[in-house]
Amino acid sequence: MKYIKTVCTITPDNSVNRDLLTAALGEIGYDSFVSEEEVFEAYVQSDLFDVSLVENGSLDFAPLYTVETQSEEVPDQNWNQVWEQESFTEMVIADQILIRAVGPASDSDYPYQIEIVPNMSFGTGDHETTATILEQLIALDCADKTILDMGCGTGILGIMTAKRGAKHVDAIDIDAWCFDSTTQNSEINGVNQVIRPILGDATAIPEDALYEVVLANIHKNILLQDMPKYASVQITGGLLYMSGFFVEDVQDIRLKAESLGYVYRDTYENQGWAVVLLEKQ
Ligand SMILES: C[S@@+](CC[C@H](N)C(=O)[O-])C[C@H]1O[C@@H](n2cnc3c(N)ncnc32)[C@H](O)[C@@H]1O
Repeated sequence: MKYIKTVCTITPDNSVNRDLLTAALGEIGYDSFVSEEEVFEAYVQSDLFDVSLVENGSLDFAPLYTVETQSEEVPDQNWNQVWEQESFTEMVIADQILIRAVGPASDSDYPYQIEIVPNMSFGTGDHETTATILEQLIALDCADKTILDMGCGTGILGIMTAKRGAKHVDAIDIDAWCFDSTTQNSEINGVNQVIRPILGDATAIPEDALYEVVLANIHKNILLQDMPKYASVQITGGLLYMSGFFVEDVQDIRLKAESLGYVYRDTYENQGWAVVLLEKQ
């Protein structure tokens, strides 16, 4: 599958505007981002790319910022190399989880180590949403639990629950790269007996499934649309963690969840991004 790289010049360029632009690009199919120093690049599968949605000020967000773009097709292999070699080495979450690119083990005694080959997939832990959910998983009782990781990306969240003792994880993503990435990462981390990667959207959730924990780090519109499906496969007392939206979107997410029989438990904030925790009644 071919990808389009869109290089964005944001004026003014700051982290808030980059986050807003990331969310806007996510709405139109972009699934991977490189945000470093002077660089902001976004990647979309070429069959989802619509030039009219990115050029001639289409991405401007008045009065906050304007965006100039340059888009080009990128061969898969080159893009993988860029991602794996230049963008990701290792990072630590809450002094407990070391996430690192595959290679020689570093000399560390963190309780959890996760090796990740990103393979054009989101989920190395460096995004606030991933990091915040991982922090919550450190203390979550996963032992013998059945878990759904919706929008699994690299599989990182499901892998963490498996390392915390989960019995079974369905890891679902709409993107074939993520399916492959989750398959590969599950094997590398020795949890492929626990994790079942599934390609698809919420309609791919197995009909007879029942989950104690659902993790869904996607984005607001998908969550609002698919939450009824999550509710239908979640046991009473089960927990639903959702992210991929901003703090100002929490109320909309909460109201929808409450209408489906969830009770609001908490919101965890990180740089304007939110993770909401709900419990099924
Ligand atoms: C923000 S990333 C999250 C990745 C990983 N779970 C993490 O927390 O880092 C969102 C993922 O959701 C996937 N996705 C987007 N729309 C989806 C849908 N309707 N159903 C399932 N997955 C979807 C994307 O391909 C992407 O891998």
